[in-house]
Amino acid sequence: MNQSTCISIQSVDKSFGKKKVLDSIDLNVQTSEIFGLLGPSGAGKTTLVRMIAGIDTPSSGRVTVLNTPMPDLTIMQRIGFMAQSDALYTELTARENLDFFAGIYGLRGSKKAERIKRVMEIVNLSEEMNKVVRNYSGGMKRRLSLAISLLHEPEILVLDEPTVGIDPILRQSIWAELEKLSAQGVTILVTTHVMDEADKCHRLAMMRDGKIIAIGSPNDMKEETQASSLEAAFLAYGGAAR
Ligand SMILES: Nc1ncnc2c1ncn2[C@@H]1O[C@H](COP(=O)(O)OP(=O)(O)OP(=O)(O)O)[C@@H](O)[C@H]1O
Repeated sequence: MNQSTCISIQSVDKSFGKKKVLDSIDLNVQTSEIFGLLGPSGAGKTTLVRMIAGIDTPSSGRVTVLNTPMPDLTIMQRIGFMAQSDALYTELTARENLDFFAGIYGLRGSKKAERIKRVMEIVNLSEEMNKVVRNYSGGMKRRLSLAISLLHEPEILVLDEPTVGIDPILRQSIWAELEKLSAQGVTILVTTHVMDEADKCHRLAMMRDGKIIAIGSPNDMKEETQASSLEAAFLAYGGAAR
């Protein structure tokens, strides 16, 4: 692992019962990189990011984050994790949800107020702060989950399909924010099905059936396969049509 490696996955396998869902995964994500995991449903993306976030463990192999074997509670505090299904208290308002999670991360007083204001601006929900989350749309809940993952200014963001259900304009502005965070040194790992989102990643791992079928920058992948789009490159590497 070199000095700027932030996340290292070495020979990781994962089985649920007899079913092997991750098979010999090797992957390094560099500090400050926006790294994408792209692949069809069931490829193993969520299983892999859960290990990086420290909430699941491999059957064999090593997952190391910030030079520390995972899971590790101290490192987990330095990660912002946005799961695929929203973990929100739907009977509370957005502000009450943010307040609760900010408390878990040890934010207090004016710093807490400032962070709550800022993350809600990022996801364009400032006007909806006092609404009960039960009355939020699916896309609004996704945005609130993203806001929560950003609250404690984590050095690493692990985002599982962060923009599902979010309209294209807001999706653009969220990506602009991710690019800003990356320029400030935040490492971002994002899973996606969406090709134009994958195109925005600095590097990608294409996954299928628990295996990585290609790793590289979107441009390198397109050049290597002489494909005009990332979707065509994915198919050329042996990905399934979706
Ligand atoms: N707890 C579990 N028990 C049994 N099988 C599981 C479990 N979690 C995941 N799987 C299986 O592992 C495989 C990979 O699932 P995973 O959710 O990681 O894929 P994914 O690429 O994230 O898919 P999606 O894009 O639909 O979220 C699937 O076949 C899934 O059914």
